[in-house]
Amino acid sequence: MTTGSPPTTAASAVSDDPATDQPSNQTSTENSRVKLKLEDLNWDHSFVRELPGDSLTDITSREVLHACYSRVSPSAEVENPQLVVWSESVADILDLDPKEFGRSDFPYLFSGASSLKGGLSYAQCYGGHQFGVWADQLGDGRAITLGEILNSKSERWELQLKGAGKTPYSRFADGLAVLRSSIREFLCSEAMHSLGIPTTRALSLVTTGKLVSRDMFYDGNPKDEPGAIVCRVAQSFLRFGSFQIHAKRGKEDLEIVKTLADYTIKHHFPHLESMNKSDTLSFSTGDGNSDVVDLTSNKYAAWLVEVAERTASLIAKWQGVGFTHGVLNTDNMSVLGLTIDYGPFGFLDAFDPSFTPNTTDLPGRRYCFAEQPDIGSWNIGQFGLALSTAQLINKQELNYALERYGSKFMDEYQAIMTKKVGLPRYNKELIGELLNNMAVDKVDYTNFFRLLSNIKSDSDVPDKELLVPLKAALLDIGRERKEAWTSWVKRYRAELSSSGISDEERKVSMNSVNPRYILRNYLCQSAIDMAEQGDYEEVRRLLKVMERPFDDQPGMERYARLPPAWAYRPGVCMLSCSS
Ligand SMILES: Nc1ncnc2c1ncn2[C@@H]1O[C@H](COP(=O)(O)OP(=O)(O)OP(=O)(O)O)[C@@H](O)[C@H]1O
Repeated sequence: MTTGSPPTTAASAVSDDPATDQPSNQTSTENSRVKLKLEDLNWDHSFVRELPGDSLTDITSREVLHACYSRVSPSAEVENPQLVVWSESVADILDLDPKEFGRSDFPYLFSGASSLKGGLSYAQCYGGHQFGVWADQLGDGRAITLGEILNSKSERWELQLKGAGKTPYSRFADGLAVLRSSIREFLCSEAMHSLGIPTTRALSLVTTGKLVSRDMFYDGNPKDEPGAIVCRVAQSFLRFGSFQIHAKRGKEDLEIVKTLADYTIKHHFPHLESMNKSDTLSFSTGDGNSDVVDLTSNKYAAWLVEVAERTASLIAKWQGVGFTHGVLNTDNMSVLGLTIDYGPFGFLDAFDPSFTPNTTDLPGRRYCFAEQPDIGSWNIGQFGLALSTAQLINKQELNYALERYGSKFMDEYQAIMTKKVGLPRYNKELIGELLNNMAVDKVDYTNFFRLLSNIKSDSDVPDKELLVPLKAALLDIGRERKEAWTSWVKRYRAELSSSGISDEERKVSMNSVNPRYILRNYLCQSAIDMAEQGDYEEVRRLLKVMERPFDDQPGMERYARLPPAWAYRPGVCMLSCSS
């Protein structure tokens, strides 16, 4: 199939289906190895097969003890479901033929109204610390895993429907999701992937054809919104809380922590089962002494260190693009180091370290942009405590993992910021002053760094013209601030001159890390407003733009614009978790 040509075969039978007119937006599937029909996917249900499950089958909300999952089937009510948007690049990793998106039964299969042949569905049991407080059992209250697929590269991919109905973990809620939050989750997971940031992916988004009641502002005025279901895809949806819940329950369940850790290492960290002796490491204990941790003697400690480093690396990447997750509870921390759960997330527009997109986080700003690195460490600490409660690691190993988290974060963050400014080495003062200036003048985080690559170092420029290349990002600065910026640009140009990198070379390199397009909340909101009227074109166009965030895309300049005034009304750039 030619990239972007509409899915055919069954699509011809459903010519009104949006799947037939999606623009050419996806990564080429031309060279993929295998193209399977849905019926031919290679299922393998290791989670259900190898881990203890719930002995009960009813879906009433309850405490599920001594189990990692409950078998449950999707049950969301569906009436004439429609395919809103889909990702051919996700189909590609599953070896799924993109023509399958055009099948008339696709929306039924991916809303859970019909069953996929070979699937074995379940909801996962997990707990979590929410806003720093242990919340006990949470679990998949509205996400239902359909099973795992082994692709032709022997990669394991889990398919999960979010918003597919109640499970024993639904507590007081309805098990459903609305179109608004589903569009945000679909677009942001694919946008993050294209930015090179580890994330859960999204295969498809379908409307259920049913309304769902939501009190978005918790003001006692619930509104009916269209229901929708995203099919999320990840190698695993295991979270820190998946381990914590069993450690917290103690005694009988401690063995489950070990079983689950063994399962995770076997399937997702197999290299840790065969380490060699050179993995013995020494580290400073912070009190002037040093200690030695032999990671080869304890695979669980080595695993914790890897989870810590993946998490550190993930959060460094978030800081690099200005992504603020918004709800970094331990149930939203992936053991694979993926971004998971796109709720009230937000990308920075104006640079503001205290920015939080989450209205429920406003008093303390626990999860604001600048706190994310420390919260990641706190969360690793909680995850490590669960492993230590199960006696899989000792205190020293946990401290070591935390130290590794810190050093990995600093290394990656400094490397990212160094690339963003196009210098060969990290310059703390220069970058610190820049961020300070940006915060004072509320400069747009994305557009500023993109413009910065226009600064030339190989020509003489009079002082009064130094800010010209940055003009579009510094329009609002007052006269008194011009001096601070001019002085910074002078120092920056001096650093560039001594770097030995040509202006052209630096521009290419900087543009490969400083995106032109990010998924600003107002862009999402425009697409949502249209989709709620039944027009899915903007969602699809936004996906297409966000799939090439580093490319200048002629004709798409409007997607790089700053938020318009209406974007500052409540509910657009500040969101609660009511999704
Ligand atoms: N409408 C709902 N019905 C049932 N459970 C829900 C609903 N919304 C959230 N939950 C559950 O509340 C808990 C915390 O909510 P959170 O907002 O983190 O979840 P989510 O967005 O549904 O989930 P995920 O982390 O799977 O993306 C989770 O256990 C989640 O399953």
